[in-house]
Amino acid sequence: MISEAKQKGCNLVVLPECFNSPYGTKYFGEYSEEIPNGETCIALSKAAKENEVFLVGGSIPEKDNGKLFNTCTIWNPQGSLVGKYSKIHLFDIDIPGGVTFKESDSLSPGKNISVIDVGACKIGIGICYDLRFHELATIYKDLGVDLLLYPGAFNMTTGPLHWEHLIKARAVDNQVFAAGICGARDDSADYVAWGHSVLIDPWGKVVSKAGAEETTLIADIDLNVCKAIREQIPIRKQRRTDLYETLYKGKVQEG
Ligand SMILES: O=C(O)CCC(=O)C(=O)O
Repeated sequence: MISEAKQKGCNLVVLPECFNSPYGTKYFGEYSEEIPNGETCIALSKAAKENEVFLVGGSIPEKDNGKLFNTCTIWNPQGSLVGKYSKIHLFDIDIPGGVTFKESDSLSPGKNISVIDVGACKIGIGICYDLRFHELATIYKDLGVDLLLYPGAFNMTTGPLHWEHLIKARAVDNQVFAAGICGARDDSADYVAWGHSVLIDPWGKVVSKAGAEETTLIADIDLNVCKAIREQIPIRKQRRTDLYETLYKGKVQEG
């Protein structure tokens, strides 16, 4: 699929969350690998190099010093590791009759972020549940990111309700492109992923969208769209950073 994407003109390819492992805390240990010497990283490096693409390797369960992380690796067209991001907000939720998941049963949270230059475009990475935390996206925006990438594995409860809204929110809030890259639907899996990968532009428009099935979405990112919206709706220059902290502290003291 990576070669096919290259043949169709792509220079950046992104895979979904935990693409080398079933998504479930009981599987992460067994499927975990060391970075960059595990077999998945070797395959990703080779695929990036052979196809001369930047490759964002969704995520894999990473084994590091006796701990497990949910980690994304980013490879350049020479096959070198140019970035690494471990999910900082672990997916611990409990919706009775819906979905219960506790990533922290087996994973540890990351502590760093990752900004990578892909030609003229700076990209920032979050993983799935990270989408719900606007602060992370804002940090990336402040660091000059134009494209937020969220490899994910939303589910059949929160997927239909929140997936696309959250990606649109992060794109519009920050005047950047944002993409959610979700594993395809497999009704026989323990955890059934929502699918519906989507790329949203800074206006909140859907640029390209998949269904539930396995597929490759191909789209152009036009950075002029970012430039235009930032001039036309100049929220980046209109933030009241002089007030936010005072207002916040005032409220916290009152309440
Ligand atoms: O936030 C959600 O509803 C889903 C998150 C998730 O599936 C994940 O973090 O892997």
